[in-house]
Amino acid sequence: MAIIEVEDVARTFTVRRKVGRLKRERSEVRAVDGLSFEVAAGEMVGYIGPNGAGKSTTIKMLTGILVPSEGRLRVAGADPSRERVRLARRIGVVFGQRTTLWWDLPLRDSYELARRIYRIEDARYRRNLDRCIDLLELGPLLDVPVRQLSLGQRMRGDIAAALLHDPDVLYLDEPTIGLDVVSKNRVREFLAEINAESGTTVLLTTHDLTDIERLCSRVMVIDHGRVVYDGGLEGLHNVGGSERTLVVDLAAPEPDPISIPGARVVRMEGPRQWLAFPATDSAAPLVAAIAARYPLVDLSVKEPAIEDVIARMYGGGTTEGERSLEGSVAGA
Ligand SMILES: Nc1ncnc2c1ncn2[C@@H]1O[C@H](COP(=O)(O)OP(=O)(O)OP(=O)(O)O)[C@@H](O)[C@H]1O
Repeated sequence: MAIIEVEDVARTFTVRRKVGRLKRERSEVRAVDGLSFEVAAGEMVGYIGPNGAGKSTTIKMLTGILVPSEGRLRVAGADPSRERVRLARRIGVVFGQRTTLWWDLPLRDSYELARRIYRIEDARYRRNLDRCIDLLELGPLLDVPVRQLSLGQRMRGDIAAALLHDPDVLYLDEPTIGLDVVSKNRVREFLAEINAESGTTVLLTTHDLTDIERLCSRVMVIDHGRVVYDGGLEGLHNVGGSERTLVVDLAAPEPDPISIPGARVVRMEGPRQWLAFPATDSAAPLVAAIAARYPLVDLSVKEPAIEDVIARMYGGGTTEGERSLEGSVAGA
């Protein structure tokens, strides 16, 4: 059953631009434009796209902070902007760039305030807080004022605050931004556990594709305010026209790039050559063709990096292979 429904939603902003010294011109930005998707209860969906694609605007509309200019939104059966107060009990939000905690208060007091605002009954509050303290290792931080916490500690504190009232839907806007690898992993493990244990629906916006790889079986790519891809991570490779790489170790360095149909050399280093070929093609005929003409020692196939796939989708992105070619064959 769909817990988030977005149907033909558009959101327009009017912006005023200075033209010359005195004149100002009004223009319209369509931040979201004909957006439609559904998220089923319990799903964990990655929501990604380039800067300015409309991700934050979508989340703000789903929380009720922004009213859509056109279209229909439902979250847990409610219209977010019209039933904002009722919906607040059903959703949790974490904006990585801002905190919802009280800057001068210790974490513990921020949580106590959340308990009162949401009128969370004692047993439930205790259970949820204990779970967050345990999984997010918040114990030693509870009495520290929020302004004294590191970014990673503050983020863990924010995530806990968003979950104390047991929301059905959790929106995460860049929850790992600026965190070190250890903190990122801790946050990811926690989110996976919350989703698995409580069935919390999660909509995750991030620029760190490892978040998506680790957490989401479904990813929506948004560009210019519209969904341009909706499916599994593997399927992105087909849409993005991405390439796999065959890494070939020859018995001795060859003076020229290996020449076989269906693949092209993107990098050469001593006896090793890297050949790019369409991710949807099989590597077997290429391996056979190389083995028939060159003395082979070893080979392996490298899957495309998801960053490269996305860069191709957005257009104008160079792949790792292409960058390597610039630095090796072209520079040789
Ligand atoms: N309050 C606003 N007034 C005017 N324009 C806005 C406003 N909010 C967003 N926009 C514009 O709408 C478009 C989408 O912005 P949005 O913040 O939703 O993108 P985003 O995908 O979240 O980008 P980022 O990854 O950079 O955070 C951008 O062109 C942005 O400049």
